[in-house]
Parts: sequence; C-alpha cells; structure tokens
Amino acid sequence: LFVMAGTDSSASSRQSSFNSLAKDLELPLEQGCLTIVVLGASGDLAKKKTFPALYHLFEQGFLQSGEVHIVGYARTNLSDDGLRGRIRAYLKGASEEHVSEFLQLIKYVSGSYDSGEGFEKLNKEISDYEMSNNSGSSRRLFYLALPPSVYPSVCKMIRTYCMSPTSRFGWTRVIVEKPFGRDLDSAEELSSQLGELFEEDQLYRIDHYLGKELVQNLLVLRFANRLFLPLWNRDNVDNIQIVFREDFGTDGRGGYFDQYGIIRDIIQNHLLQVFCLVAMEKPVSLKPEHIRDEKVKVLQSVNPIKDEEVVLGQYQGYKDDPTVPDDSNTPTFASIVLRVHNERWEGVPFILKAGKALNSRKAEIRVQFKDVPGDIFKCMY
Ligand SMILES: NC(=O)C1=CN([C@@H]2O[C@H](COP(=O)(O)OP(=O)(O)OC[C@H]3O[C@@H](n4cnc5c(N)ncnc54)[C@H](OP(=O)(O)O)[C@@H]3O)[C@@H](O)[C@H]2O)C=CC1
Ligand SMILES: O=C1O[C@H](COP(=O)(O)O)[C@@H](O)[C@H](O)[C@H]1O
Repeated sequence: LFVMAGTDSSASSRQSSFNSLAKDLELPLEQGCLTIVVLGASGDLAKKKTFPALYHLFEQGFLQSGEVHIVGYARTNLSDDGLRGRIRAYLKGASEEHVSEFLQLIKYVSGSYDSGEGFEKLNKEISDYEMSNNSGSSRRLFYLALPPSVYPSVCKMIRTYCMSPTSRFGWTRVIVEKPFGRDLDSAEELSSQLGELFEEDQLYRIDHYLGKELVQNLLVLRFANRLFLPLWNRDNVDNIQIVFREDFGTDGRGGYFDQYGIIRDIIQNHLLQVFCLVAMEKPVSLKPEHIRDEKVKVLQSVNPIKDEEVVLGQYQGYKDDPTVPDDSNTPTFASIVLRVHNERWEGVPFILKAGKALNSRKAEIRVQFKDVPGDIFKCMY
C-alpha cells in the first residue's frame, strides 16, 4: 500500500487506490465512522510510537478528518490539550498545519482499567461522535498500549461497555501488545480469557519488530539469494549473535517494565522472532501460516537453555527511577545461548543479548563465519 501511495502524492488518490485494492482483495469496504482508542495513552509506547504512527497515517491520507476520531484513555488526570501537548512533543519536524489538524481529532478520557464508570464514559464519547457523524457506521479499534497484567480486565470492560452496536454497520477490533503474558501458564490463560470475549478475527497480536525493514528483508536475504543459500549452515557458520542495545534506561516506565524485565520485554518476543527468521527452513510459500509453521519447527528444535549459558544484570541507577521499587532485582540486561538440535545448526550457538542503558543504541544480527582453510591472515590478529 505504501509503495502505491508513493507513486502519487495526493491524499484522495491514495484513499481511492486503497479502496480499489481492498475491492480486488475482496476486503469489506472501509468507510464511515472510525474511532481509534489508545488505552494507556499517558505512557511511553503511546507517545513514542502509537500516536506518531497514527499521525503518519493521517498525513498520508489514510485517516480522513470527518471520518476518524481518536480517543486516549488512561488513569492519569489529563485534559484533551494536556494529551495533545505530550503528543506534539514527539512530532517535531512535521508540518505545523498537519499536526494541528491531526491533534484536533484527539480527545482524552480518564478512568481506571477495571471499573465500569470509566468505560461508560469512554463509550459515551465514542457514541456521541458516531451520532454526530451520522454515517450509520461504527468501526471501533482498541489499541492496548498497556502492561499485559491489565489486558483481561480491560478486555472485559470493552466487551461489556464499548462494543460497536450491532444496529450499525461496523466492527470492534482489539490490538494487544507484547509480551503476551509472563510465562506459558499466564499466556494460555490470557488466550482463553480473550477467546471468551472476542472472536479470533477481532484480535490482533502485535510485535512491531516484524514491521522493521531489516527484519522484513531477512526472508529475501536468505531465500532469494544464491550467495548466502549454500553458506547458511553449520559447515560454514561458527556462531550467530542477535543483539539489542539501548542507550537509555526505563525513564519512568517502571510501572510496566519492572513487572516483566528485559527477557520478557525484548528477548522472548522481538529477538526470538528474529532468531526464527534467521534459523528456520524455507517456508512452502510466503503465506503467514507457512511462515508460522517453519518458525514453530525451529523453536521446537531448541534445546532447554542451560543456567551456565545465561548472564543477567541490572544497570547502576535503575532503582533511582521513582517508578521502580527500591528492592527490585529485575534484570535490565540478559545474554542467553540457544542451541538448535537439527541438521542445519547442530553445534552453532545462537547468542541472544539485550540490554538497556548501555553505551549505544543498535539492533544487529552478526553471522560469524568459520575461518577459511589455510588462512594466510591469521598471524595478523
Ligand atoms: N515503550 C515502547 O517503546 C514499547 C512498548 N511496548 C509495549 O507496550 C506496553 C506498554 O508499555 P509502555 O508504554 O512502555 O509502558 P508504560 O509504563 O509507559 O505504561 C503505559 C501506561 O500504562 C499504565 N500503567 C503502567 N503500569 C501500570 C500497572 N502496573 N498497572 C496498570 N496500569 C499501568 C500507565 O497509565 P496510567 O497510570 O495513566 O493509567 C502508563 O502510562 C507493554 O506491553 C510493552 O511491551 C511495545 C513496543 C514498544
Ligand atoms: O518493545 C519494546 O521495544 C522498544 C524498542 O523498540 P525500537 O523499535 O524503538 O528499537 C523498547 O525500548 C521497549 O523497552 C520495548 O518494550
């Protein structure tokens, strides 16, 4: 869609290209009143990524004034302008005219994550807008920019108070962030709780790493490239390192981060997805189910992780963040070795490392090849 959008600069022609593509793909026509609710609107993800992403969609003509209404929801006491001011600070460099127009689409509702009162207020805000829009439609998208511990109560509240009315054309969809639970038991419990409230096609589980260009290019690099194809195995590769580092700390995110730590925040989802794309076999096709099947196979081939191949750490000063408990022993750095028991990778360690408050910001995949036989450069190092 974005490639198509790049060929013509007008917003209305992008919208019409979008509509004709939707028609070709036999998707339901997307038009009429759309409300996007960002729950956890006071938080880090919302200000750094969700609202800026919505702004870029708006700027490119995919969200039309008059059709779209954006509502931030959280417990923090904020006015509409208070939220707009926070968002504006993350849209530096954008056109002032577009930013002001975009911010006018945004309202704020304050309430808790487990009481009917706040969600009744939220529903009233959405319904009033839908009535005034008068298009007879009600598309409602709820984005949970929140710690997973509150997903079940928030989803119950949405189901009870905020569903799109069946009398109107439209839908209700819910986007949930990673990490999906804390461990296998809580992930399964969360899955069944959400499954009781929503149909599978109403639920979207997101991992923003899968949208990164580098990550998307991995399939092309591996499977459309004669140079790497014959080398990508234990005969040629010595080890593979998948590394994430950030040069900033939690910065007030202790409310979420301290409950989860770096393994659940980064390694279990982002780095494991990258690991799968690097290590899996070629999928039958690019269909999502075929890619998923190969990812599952490689994960099933990983041996249990050995304690002696895990290093954990916490950066000095982590507990100075007022949102972090004084006695926290949550890791902010972790390094683990994965060993894949299959024909391609037996004996090749995959070293996954992630850390906050380090000396640089980078995400990288290092494939270290074995020395060449008869290496004439060896004596130089
Ligand atoms: N920050 C990022 O760059 C990214 C974050 N994510 C994911 O987004 C989700 C939210 O992360 P992030 O925004 O960074 O975290 P924050 O700590 O900023 O939390 C977001 C909001 O949730 C509320 N909140 C925080 N802690 C709790 C708690 N213990 N119980 C109830 N409500 C709480 C707060 O709102 P209030 O008090 O006003 O209600 C807060 O503003 C996580 O699942 C994370 O994995 C995903 C990708 C990137
Ligand atoms: O999911 C998360 O990702 C961000 C890093 O993402 P990036 O795309 O900005 O590199 C990380 O800061 C955050 O802790 C984590 O929740």
